[in-house]
Amino acid sequence: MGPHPAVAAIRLAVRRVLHDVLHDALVLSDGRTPPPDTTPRDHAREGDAPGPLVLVACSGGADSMALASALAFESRKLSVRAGAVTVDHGLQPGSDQRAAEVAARLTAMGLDPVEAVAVKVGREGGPEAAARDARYAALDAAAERHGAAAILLGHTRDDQAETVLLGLARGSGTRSLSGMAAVAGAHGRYRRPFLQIDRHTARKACLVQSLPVWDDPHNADPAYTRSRLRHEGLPALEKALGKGVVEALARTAELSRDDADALDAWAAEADPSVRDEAGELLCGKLYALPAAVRRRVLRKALIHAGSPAGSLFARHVEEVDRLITSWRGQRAINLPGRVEARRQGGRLVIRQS
Ligand SMILES: Nc1ncnc2c1ncn2[C@@H]1O[C@H](COP(=O)(O)OP(=O)(O)OP(=O)(O)O)[C@@H](O)[C@H]1O
Repeated sequence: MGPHPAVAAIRLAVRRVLHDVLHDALVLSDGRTPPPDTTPRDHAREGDAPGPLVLVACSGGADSMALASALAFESRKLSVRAGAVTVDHGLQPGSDQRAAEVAARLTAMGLDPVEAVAVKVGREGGPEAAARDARYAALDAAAERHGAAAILLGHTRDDQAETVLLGLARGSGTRSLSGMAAVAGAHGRYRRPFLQIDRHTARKACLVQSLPVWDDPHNADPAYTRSRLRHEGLPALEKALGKGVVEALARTAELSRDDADALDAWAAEADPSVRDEAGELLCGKLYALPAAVRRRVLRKALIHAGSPAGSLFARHVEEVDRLITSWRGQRAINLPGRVEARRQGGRLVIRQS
């Protein structure tokens, strides 16, 4: 008898990502592109190297425990080493002990190395954002320490749907609506194998494999927007629009990502043609671009001048856009990072003070 369908689904999702990691590692290591029909088993035969290390970022919650179990299983069949990192944010009493327990479970699964890393969470941007920043810094550092080729994250299709809804509620453009990428970070280090797996499947996989899971109390705390969305917003939407809404939102993310990528490429190509010899932006040429492309050129110019990407919102870019499109309006505006955009003659001059 084969594995339970939920277990089969999570293993398949992880196997696909491990194949990608192996493929990328082979291309990176010798600059050759393997023939398209090369299988990871062929990779294993190519030499005696132990294979790339893949780490799973595991909170001890159902999604990342399911992910860890699938990584442990699949890595045994491929030439991949598998380890894990669990981060203790130190936000609840006894969190260090819980991190140690999670680490022990991961070790028992056969993962090696397994690290429990304690981080200091600052206050900047709110507790959720601060914990996330500290977590990614710790995961990056662990990957460097161990020379890991990839770090797997347990974000599911439900997380993706929530991210799209949060973007919609903010009035975001296609880039934000594209949600979380399956491959992200420097050199594509972060991978999200579960973006097509729903939360219910991950939980079921833990249940049938008797994996103990820890439910983060924050996930149920109505003080957090995401938690309200998860427990009230999405169920209400499913009731009104049908069960397929999560899948549909995840699909919106994929389609939006393709659109956003195409627009980014268009903007990169248009950029040199809207500048004079000194590199200043020309209002007339910018005006002739489609608005979505123009706003991308402007956003990139603002970041280049010193506006931090994380503080630069759609409304800032729209204000700069109005300097070009409404000739009788304001001539200059101040932006995050002490950057000023000023319409001067037919040029848009962007400088940091
Ligand atoms: N403390 C942590 N240590 C290591 N990785 C973490 C930690 N918290 C989150 N992650 C990683 O980030 C992913 C997303 O976490 P998040 O808390 O947003 O979602 P979640 O649905 O609660 O996931 P999970 O059920 O795995 O906790 C997790 O699946 C895991 O891969």
